[in-house]
Amino acid sequence: MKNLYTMYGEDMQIAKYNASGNDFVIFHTFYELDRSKLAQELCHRQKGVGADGLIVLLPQGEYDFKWQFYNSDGSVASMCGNGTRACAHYAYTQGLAPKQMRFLTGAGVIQSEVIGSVVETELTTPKVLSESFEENGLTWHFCDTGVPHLVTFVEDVALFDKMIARQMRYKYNANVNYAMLEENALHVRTYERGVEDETLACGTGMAACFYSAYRQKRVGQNAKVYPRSGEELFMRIEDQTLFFKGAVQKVFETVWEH
Ligand SMILES: N[C@H](CCC[C@H](N)C(=O)O)C(=O)O
Repeated sequence: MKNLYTMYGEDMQIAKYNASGNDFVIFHTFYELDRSKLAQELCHRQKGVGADGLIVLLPQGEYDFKWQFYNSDGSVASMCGNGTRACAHYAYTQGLAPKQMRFLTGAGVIQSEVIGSVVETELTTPKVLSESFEENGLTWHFCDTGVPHLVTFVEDVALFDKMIARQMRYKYNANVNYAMLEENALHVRTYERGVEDETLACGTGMAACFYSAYRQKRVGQNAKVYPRSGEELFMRIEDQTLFFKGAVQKVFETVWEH
């Protein structure tokens, strides 16, 4: 019988997940430790498993669990939309939580529901962080969908400029998104803080683009969203609450001997 939680010091049973191109290493344990260095080690694309982030699930009294979330550079982030979808599927399939679960993140309580290989997450209440403003010849919208995001709408996401994105990321300490609107659909490219590069998908980034478009009445309450990976995800808003749905994939499980 596998230990429900991996005892500290033993070799760790870890899982690799892909959530629309945003990928994660996930494991569960009793022990809350600073895992910043472990995150860098596990997320390293050549020397480790390779991932955009590390998610560690821990026991939590009131909720199904709580998590630690680290970006691949070892920095801690309060939320990760795609990470909630991946860890909900992991928690359910590992018998750590029911299909409908509530867990504690750095941004507050998150609710997720597992429906086969699809997971829907209710995100934290979005917050506008500043008036829209002009910079680098673009109009920027600044909001928080669990973590801070800058959003600019362009004619074509091919106009995504990594140099400008990186400059805006450091100046505002935020993730940076370029979005293109189609008939009730958004194409999004994201430069992710803590990965320090463009990722193939960013959940809170897609939510920030959808929320910014909704506030400008450029999309309805439901929209399809396509990140750089091209996978199809669904965003909707109800009473100022954002819901984010899409498929996740457990790529493999292994033992990490450390
Ligand atoms: N890089 C983000 C955290 C991960 C967000 C992203 N992977 C998502 O799916 O929301 C930050 O440091 O603010």
